[in-house]
Amino acid sequence: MSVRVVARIRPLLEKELDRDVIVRADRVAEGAPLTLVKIPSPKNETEEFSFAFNRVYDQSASQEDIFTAEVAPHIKSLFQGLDVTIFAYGVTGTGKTHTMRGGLKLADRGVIPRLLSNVFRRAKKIMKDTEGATSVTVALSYYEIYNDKVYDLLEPPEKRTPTGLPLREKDGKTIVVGLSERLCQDLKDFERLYIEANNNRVTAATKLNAHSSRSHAILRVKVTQTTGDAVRESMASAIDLAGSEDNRRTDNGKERLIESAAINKSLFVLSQCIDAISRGDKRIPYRESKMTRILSLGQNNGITIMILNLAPMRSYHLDTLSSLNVSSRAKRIEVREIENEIVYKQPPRTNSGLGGAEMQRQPLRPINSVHNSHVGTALALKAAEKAAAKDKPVKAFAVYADKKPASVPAPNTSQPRQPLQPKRPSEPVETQPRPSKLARPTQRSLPRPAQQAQQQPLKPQPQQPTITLTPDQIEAMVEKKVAEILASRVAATTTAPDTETTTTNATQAAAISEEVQRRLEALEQRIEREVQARGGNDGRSEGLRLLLQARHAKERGDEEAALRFYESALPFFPGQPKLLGKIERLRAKLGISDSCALAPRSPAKEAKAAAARRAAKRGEEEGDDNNDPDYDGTEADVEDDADDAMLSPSKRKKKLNRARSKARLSQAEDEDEPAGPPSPRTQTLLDIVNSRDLARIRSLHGFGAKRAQDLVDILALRAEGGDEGAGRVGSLKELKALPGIGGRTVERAREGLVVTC
Ligand SMILES: Nc1ncnc2c1ncn2[C@@H]1O[C@H](COP(=O)(O)OP(=O)(O)OP(=O)(O)O)[C@@H](O)[C@H]1O
Repeated sequence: MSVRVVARIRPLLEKELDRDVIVRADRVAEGAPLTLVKIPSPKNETEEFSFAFNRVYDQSASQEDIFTAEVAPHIKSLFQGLDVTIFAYGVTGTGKTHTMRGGLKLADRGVIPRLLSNVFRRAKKIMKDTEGATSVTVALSYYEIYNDKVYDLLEPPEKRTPTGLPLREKDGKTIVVGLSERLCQDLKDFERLYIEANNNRVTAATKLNAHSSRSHAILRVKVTQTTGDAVRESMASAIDLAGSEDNRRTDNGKERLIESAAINKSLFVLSQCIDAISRGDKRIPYRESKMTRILSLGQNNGITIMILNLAPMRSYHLDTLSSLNVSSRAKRIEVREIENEIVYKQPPRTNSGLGGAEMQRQPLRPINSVHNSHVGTALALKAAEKAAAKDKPVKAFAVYADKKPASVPAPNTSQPRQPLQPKRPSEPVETQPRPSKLARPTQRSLPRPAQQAQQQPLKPQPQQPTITLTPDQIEAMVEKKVAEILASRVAATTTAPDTETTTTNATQAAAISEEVQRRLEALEQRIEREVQARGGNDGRSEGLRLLLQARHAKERGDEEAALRFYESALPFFPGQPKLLGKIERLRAKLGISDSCALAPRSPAKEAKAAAARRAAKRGEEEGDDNNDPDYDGTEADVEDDADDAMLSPSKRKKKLNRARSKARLSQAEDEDEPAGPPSPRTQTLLDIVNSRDLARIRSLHGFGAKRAQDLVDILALRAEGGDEGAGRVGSLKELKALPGIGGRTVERAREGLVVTC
């Protein structure tokens, strides 16, 4: 995927004074385009910070300038099957809505109406050029995410339920259940719907005594092109994000604090996703907030444009710096674009029990190179062979391979990749080898649709061959794959693998890496469920988790990672002096000036650090497995799990029973804690915990050294947070909600106590 990050500085509004302007656009050299934002240090006015973007627009930029340069070039790609996502990010009052929606006058119209106007125009042209052989439909959905709940903006506010619309996974995609979708014939149709929906947004916000800018507004435009049996679908998403300012500093009301926590969390996850994409991580934490999850950020094919809106005024100084920090990190994201494939209405795909005939998009696959797939999966295949040699195919299940069409030449793996050419003349040619931007031995390497149509007629997929593997073999592959993947990326840039072997194994490699990806997805879902079960919506607990990770990184001696974690935790503890002190000290130690975000590491260094991170994470997951917190105990969880589709009936049944018994246990747990004073056993447990005595906590049943140390650290951190009694745990429920603890651990510890009355 490709992410382009641009900044737009808005002009002064009435009553704003020239002398208060502190933000300016600049260029790296005379004659070069504007790509820098400069802003003085809040501590020392003579020192100036500089942030680089793909492009910077100053006060003179018009709505048309932005659209023509940043969005219009991608409309063609949208019709070629790429998804296009446009975010407006920034502090309240910096011009996000102006940029996205704009005013009523023609010249003032923002990105969204211009986008729709272009989409309708192109749709008409296609239908005309093909003399009706291709039909194009445009369907809209429009919703907002407020306090991490999803509300349909195409429906009147009276129809809203307190919990909002639920999300569900279907065919590897996240869908909003019950979200309406309206077909739109033309621009007038769109404008009518859009105005009505925006009124719904304002009315709903007023009812809650809130402001509509406290929610993220997401407009999705689905373009469906049908030619005979071939259907191509792509999606343009335009997002007006909630203000990114530090709301806790400006407004302390209870409702506003809840809003702030939700906004901070989703923006934080957004920045984490962007960071992860920029590092070339395989696993993007997109599931951790509803917004990134619905957009499948980092998973969706195509192009993402992030517009950072800035106000030039001094009164926005700190907030401007913080949003500059987040967005300039996003600029390092590499370019990789993949079209959605054409799907066929007839005949249905019968090859995969996992995707199903109604699957409309490409399944999720790792963005692997042939090199990577080869290196990673060669190990995996070895593991499979080894396991097969042990002759235990009893619980076998099938992994389906995507077969490459014969006419597509195998990617040339004997040549190192050339640096990508810039997408625009204004961009510098990339000279660094980019480890994660790699060709894959799947249909994604196919030429774009227009060329494809010339080269070969569209044909239904042939019946796919299968490779049979046992769950143990797959498990072994996942383990190996995770450990090897980054190292193989680096190796791929220096070693040319054996072309012949690669070609021979390409089909198997694709199938296996798909399976590996699915397993990683399942793991991610587990983690998410665990986080939710522990009150994952609480920004504070997320912050604590990050502080813990920072400490672990420090212990490993990875101070750069520690700094990243501390910085990531900062939005959850804004202005916390100790945390700021730690960040400052680490920055000084690492020789990083305040002006810049951490520089990207070299691929080798990054690979090493990421491997360590993953190993640590795997360790945590393994540790947690002892407590088996994978499911929150509902049958739906078990049935939803993608893995289950591949389990044998007896294993499925076992899993279901396990989940049922957990559900009973968790119900019992809840019942165990009546409203009155805690039982002697519970009180003893709480006393031990609140003693923060490592030895006593370690003596608790089910608490190992690491968990005990984490608990002590969390309580210490909470105490440092300063609230009265923040370092004490008052109830079992509170204890269970602490990051890294979990309900089953608490119950075990409690049950393991001998209480003498
Ligand atoms: N480029 C611009 N040219 C002229 N006026 C602008 C521009 N950008 C923003 N404004 C004006 O600045 C004010 C604030 O802009 P806007 O409401 O779009 O900010 P916002 O970031 O969307 O705020 P919120 O988060 O509260 O929705 C509006 O009056 C808008 O018309």
